[in-house]
Amino acid sequence: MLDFIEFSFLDILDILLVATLLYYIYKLLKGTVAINIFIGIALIFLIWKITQALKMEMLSGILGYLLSGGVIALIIVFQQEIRKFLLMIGTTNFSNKRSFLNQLKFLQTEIGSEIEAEKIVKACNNMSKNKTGALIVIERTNSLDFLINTGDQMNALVNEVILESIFFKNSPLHDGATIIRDNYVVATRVVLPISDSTKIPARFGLRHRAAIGVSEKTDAVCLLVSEETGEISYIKDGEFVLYTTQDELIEKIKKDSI
Ligand SMILES: Nc1ncnc2c1ncn2[C@@H]1O[C@H](COP(=O)(O)OP(=O)(O)OP(=O)(O)O)[C@@H](O)[C@H]1O
Repeated sequence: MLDFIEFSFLDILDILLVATLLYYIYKLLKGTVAINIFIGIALIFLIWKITQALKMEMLSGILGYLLSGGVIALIIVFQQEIRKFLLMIGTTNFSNKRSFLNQLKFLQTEIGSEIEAEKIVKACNNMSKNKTGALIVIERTNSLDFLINTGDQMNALVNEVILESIFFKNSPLHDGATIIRDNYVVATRVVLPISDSTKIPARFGLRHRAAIGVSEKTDAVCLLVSEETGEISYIKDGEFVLYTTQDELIEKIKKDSI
C-alpha cells in the first residue's frame, strides 16, 4: 500500500542535513526575539505551501512574492545570527576529538565532562573575596584562535594558583581575558569583542561587555569576577546565567562544556 513511498539513501541524508540545519538555527535563535520572527516566517511558508496545494492562486501568489522578496529583508533582520552561524561553521575545531563529539551532542545522551570547573570556580571565589577582577573564557566548539592571537600564548594546566597569579593586580598578565581550552590556559591578555547590546545595564563596564560580546559571537562561555563588587558572573550566549550556589555554578559549567 505504501509502495509509492520510495526512500533512498540520499533522502535519509537530506533529512539528516535539514534536521541538523534546523537544530543549529534553533540553537542560534533560542532565547532571542529572533525566534519569534523565525516562527512567523515558518508559519507564512507553511500557509503558502497549503495555498499552493489547494491551488488558491491569488493568495499563494501574494505569499510567494512576499517570501521571495523577503530574502534580503531576512538577511538584514538576521544579520547577527547569520554572522554567528558562519563563524560557528568556519571556526569549528574538527581536529579536537571532544569538539567533534560536541557536534554530535544532540544525538547522544551523555558523555563524560572533563572541565576542571571546581578549580576554576574556586579560583574565582578566592579572587571574589579580595576583589580581584578576572575574565575567563572557556572555549567550546568554536575555535578561539582568532582571539588568542590578540594576547600572549601560554600552555599551563588550569589550577587555582595559575588563575589567581594571572589576575593578581600587580601581575603583567592581569589585563584582558584569559582563554581556557581543554583545561589548559592557552592565552592571557586577550582582547575580546565588545558587545554593543543596548540591553546591558549601565552599571556594567567593559569587562562585562567583553564577556557578553565573545559569548554572542562564539559559543564560548565566560566567568567574570567584578573588581568593584567581587560578584562572580557566568555568561553564556550573550546573557547572564543565574545560579544560587557555587555547586550549581560548577554543575552548569560542566554541563555546558560537555
Ligand atoms: N575588550 C576587552 N577584552 C578583554 N578584557 C577587557 C576588554 N575591555 C576591558 N577589559 C578588561 O576589563 C577591565 C576594565 O573593566 P571595567 O571596570 O571597565 O569593567 P566592569 O565591567 O565595570 O568590571 P568591574 O566590575 O570589574 O569594574 C580592563 O582592565 C580589562 O582588563
